[in-house]
Amino acid sequence: MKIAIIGAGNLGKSIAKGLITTNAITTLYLTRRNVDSIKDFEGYKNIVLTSDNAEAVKNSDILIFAVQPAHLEKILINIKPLLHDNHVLISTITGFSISRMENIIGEDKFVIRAMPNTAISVGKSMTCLCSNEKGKGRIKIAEAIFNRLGTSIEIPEDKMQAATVICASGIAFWMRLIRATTQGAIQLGFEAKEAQELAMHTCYGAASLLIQSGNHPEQEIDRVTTPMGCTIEGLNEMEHQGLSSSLIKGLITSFEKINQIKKN
Ligand SMILES: NC(=O)C1=CN([C@@H]2O[C@H](COP(=O)(O)OP(=O)(O)OC[C@H]3O[C@@H](n4cnc5c(N)ncnc54)[C@H](OP(=O)(O)O)[C@@H]3O)[C@@H](O)[C@H]2O)C=CC1
Ligand SMILES: O=C(O)[C@@H]1CCC=N1
Repeated sequence: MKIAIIGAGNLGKSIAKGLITTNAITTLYLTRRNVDSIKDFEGYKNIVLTSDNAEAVKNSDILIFAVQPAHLEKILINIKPLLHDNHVLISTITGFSISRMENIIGEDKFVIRAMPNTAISVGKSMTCLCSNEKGKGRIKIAEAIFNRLGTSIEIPEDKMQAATVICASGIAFWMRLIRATTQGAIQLGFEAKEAQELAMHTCYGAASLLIQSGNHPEQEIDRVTTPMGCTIEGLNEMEHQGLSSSLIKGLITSFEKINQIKKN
């Protein structure tokens, strides 16, 4: 696959790492204005680093956009004359609708929106996908790319903002929970590094249990909570302090912020 990532910042670089690790590319163009800051990618075979978006577009079939929302419009206007019938445009941009893209480049292009997360760099992204009418004919290509780099599902476009909160911002939310667990473990006597190991792998184990069994979290919780034991005591205290409630409120606040950004 001849892929270009337009905007090799935090997410763009994560996608690039995932693509390189999984050997998913024939050529990979990485663009940004300050090319110096992607020098880490120099020396890889078939990877071109450039600040010239036009060069990347001309030499690629799949264009993955990972710039900040404020930059996309101008980039699309600039590359529009270079787009051909086979280009597949995949936008990871938060809050930038398909219809807004079509208003710039036309409805006759394959347009897909993808909402991955930074775990794509290690092949573990949960990615949500949707497309325009024409893009339905190429959604399988996007699925093939993102399934190599984790798991993907197709959703209606009106759920993309919610998917951003749960999957993309979700990485930060889960990191904070892992950090809090680490701090608790340190307070209980573990060295910092060891504490983080315990927190990370227990988190990984919990997620793996659900993924492999298909069970509801409460079924697994029931297996752990001994009557009058320490687990239920801890869980109930966490809920008295508002654990579930604060998480849900955080997710809703994050969602409201996206809708606010979208209006501006
Ligand atoms: N970070 C994340 O976890 C996720 C982000 N997203 C979305 O992905 C997008 C990128 O986010 P993120 O990676 O965090 O942002 P960053 O700011 O880290 O990356 C965006 C990059 O775009 C580059 N850029 C700006 N203008 C141009 C241009 N004209 N041509 C080429 N490159 C350009 C910038 O580099 P330079 O200044 O050198 O040009 C910058 O590195 C956003 O729209 C965000 O909503 C979606 C899911 C997850
Ligand atoms: O924080 C943000 O706005 C972007 C979108 C999801 C992840 N980063």
